[in-house]
Order: sequence, then structure tokens, then C-alpha cells
Amino acid sequence: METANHVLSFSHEQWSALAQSTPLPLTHSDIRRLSALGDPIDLAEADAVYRPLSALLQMYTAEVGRLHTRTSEFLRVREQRTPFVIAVAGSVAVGKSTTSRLLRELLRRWPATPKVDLVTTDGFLFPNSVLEERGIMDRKGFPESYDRAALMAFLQQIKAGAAQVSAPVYDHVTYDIIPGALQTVNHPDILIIEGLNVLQPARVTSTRELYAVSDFFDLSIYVDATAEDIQRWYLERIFKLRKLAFTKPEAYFYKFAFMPDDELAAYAHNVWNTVNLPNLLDNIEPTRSRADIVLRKGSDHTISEVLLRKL
Ligand SMILES: Nc1ncnc2c1ncn2[C@@H]1O[C@H](COP(=O)(O)OP(=O)(O)O)[C@@H](O)[C@H]1O
Ligand SMILES: CC(C)(COP(=O)(O)O)[C@@H](O)C(=O)NCCC(=O)O
Repeated sequence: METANHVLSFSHEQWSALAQSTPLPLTHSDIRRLSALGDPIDLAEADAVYRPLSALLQMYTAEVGRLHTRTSEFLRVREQRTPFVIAVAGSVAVGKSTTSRLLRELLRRWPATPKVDLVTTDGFLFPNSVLEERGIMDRKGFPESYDRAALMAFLQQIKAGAAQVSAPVYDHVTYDIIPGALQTVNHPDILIIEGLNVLQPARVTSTRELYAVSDFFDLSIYVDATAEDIQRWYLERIFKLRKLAFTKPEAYFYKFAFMPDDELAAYAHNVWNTVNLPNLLDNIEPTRSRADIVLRKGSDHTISEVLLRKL
């Protein structure tokens, strides 16, 4: 017997057709702002695919807002609504940051949600000194490389409705946490939290409580692609970074700035095969089915399929 499917699937064509009936087409000033992000985003794709997605996310936040008003009346409480938290998960180099920055800009355009913040979970990695002490410097990005309790506490504060909640900051140039640096989030309408491991299931703690960071999400998105495509994007990104970030003397990878192409490619293949691919297969991909929305990308970064859980 065929099992019933709890997921709706839209092809690129079906999904982009929704753009025709979606409000807020991109204006010249939106295009200027999106271009200023510096991401290689195809603006026609942003308008056709990500704009309907932002409309759908907007619908979810508006409905939760209505539920908040009605339940507050029923309970006779006067609590301010908490930020709507959207998680963005997926492999290293699948395009989580690019997708999150684009969604942040598109969501900000809606009158009900002008304040959208983005936090990446790399700020919750343990500093390199701790990773070295624990002998897990080559496990950066694996679940054990994060200060999960600090991430939980951050999200718990956000969903408590606290003002001024701070997160540590990671620097991809120095490849480490910036000592003392903080990103402060001040009660946004929407918070996007982006990272490899945000959909990890609950673990038993020393107090024997089961907890998962996803307990504090209102909605989650998994960005998906084949491991072969992601590996290529990872390599291409390293070559792009060599021309930019790696040339800074303070860069952790400064030694790579002048490395011959074949040596840099060999290094990147090695990191992919020994770190990022095993992390994808063992820890990240198994969480895909927990997401509310899956964005499946084709080899040219276009969204080939959108999968949504049925309501
Ligand atoms: N929609 C897109 N169109 C073109 N290139 C993209 C797109 N999304 C991501 N990329 C490129 O793919 C690489 C990985 O994307 P990035 O957002 O940095 O991944 P992640 O945050 O998942 O590590 C980068 O070089 C980025 O410029
Ligand atoms: C910093 C990252 C762990 C990503 O962190 P995230 O924001 O997804 O929590 C990753 O980009 C990374 O640097 N991984 C280490 C292996 C590598 O150098 O590719």
C-alpha cells in the first residue's frame, strides 16, 4: 500500500506562477538594495521564487499574530507578541546565508514586519582555543563544536520577548570568535536564525531535560541540493575567497592567498571530504525531514522544487 504523503510539492514552474498573484513586485529601489548585498542573486529568480516565499512566510507570521491577539483576550493577559523565529538549515556552502539575506530584505518590505534581524549560529561555535583544547578543531561545524546551551539560552530569551538579547560573533576571516564582540537583537518582528545544525533533535541534558533549539522556532526552512553540486559551490567559494578575504594579513587562510590553484583545490577537496561531507551526511541531511519547508536547488542555484508540509 502506498503511504499517504504529508508534503506538498511544487515544481519551479508551479511555484513561480504564484508570483503573478503575489503583492509587492520588486521596485527599482528594492533591486538596488538587493544588488548592494553583494550576493550573485539572479533578480528575476528573486522576484519569481523568493517573493512568493516571502508572502507565504508573511502569512504564517500574520496568522500567529492573530492567534496571539485572540489567546491574549481569552487568557486576559497583556503580553507583547514575541518575534516570529524562522530557522534556515542546510549544508556548508548550500546557500543558507545568501537565502537568509535575501529573505531578510524581502520580508522587511512588508508593512507588518519592517524589523527583520538575522543571526548565524557560527557565533555559538566554541572559540578555536576551546576546540583545540578538546582536540576537535577538525570538527568545526559538527554538533559538538557549538555551545548549544548558549544558543538555547539566546533563543529562549528571544521567545521570552526580552529586549536586547546578545549573541557572540564569528569572523570568517580570522576563522574564530571575535573576543568580546556581540550582536544585539532588540525585539524584531522576525528573527531569522541560520546554521548547519539548527534542526538537530533534542538531547538529554545533565538535568535529564530533553531540549532542542527547534523548540523555539515558529517555522523552519531546509536548503537542499545534491552533495556533488554543494561540493562544487564549496570549491568555487574558496577560490572566490582567495581573491578577497584571504589576502588580508590577519586572515587565518592568508597562506592560501598565493597558493597554486592545484594545491588550493587539493586542500578544499580534503576539507570537503573529511569535514563538511561527513557532517552533511551524518548530522545535517538526516534533519531535513524535520523542516516545514524544503527548498531544493538545481546545479545553477535556481530552486527546482519547493516542498511544504501540509497544514
Ligand atoms: N542563489 C544563488 N545564486 C548564485 N550563487 C549563489 C546563490 N546562493 C549561493 N550562491 C553561492 O554559493 C556559495 C555558497 O553560498 P553561501 O550562502 O555562502 O552558503 P552557506 O551560507 O550555506 O555556507 C557562495 O559562493 C554563494 O555566492
Ligand atoms: C563556520 C561554519 C562551521 C558554519 O557555521 P554556521 O553559521 O552554519 O553555524 C562553516 O562555515 C565552517 O567554517 N566549517 C569548517 C570547515 C571549513 O573550513 O569549511
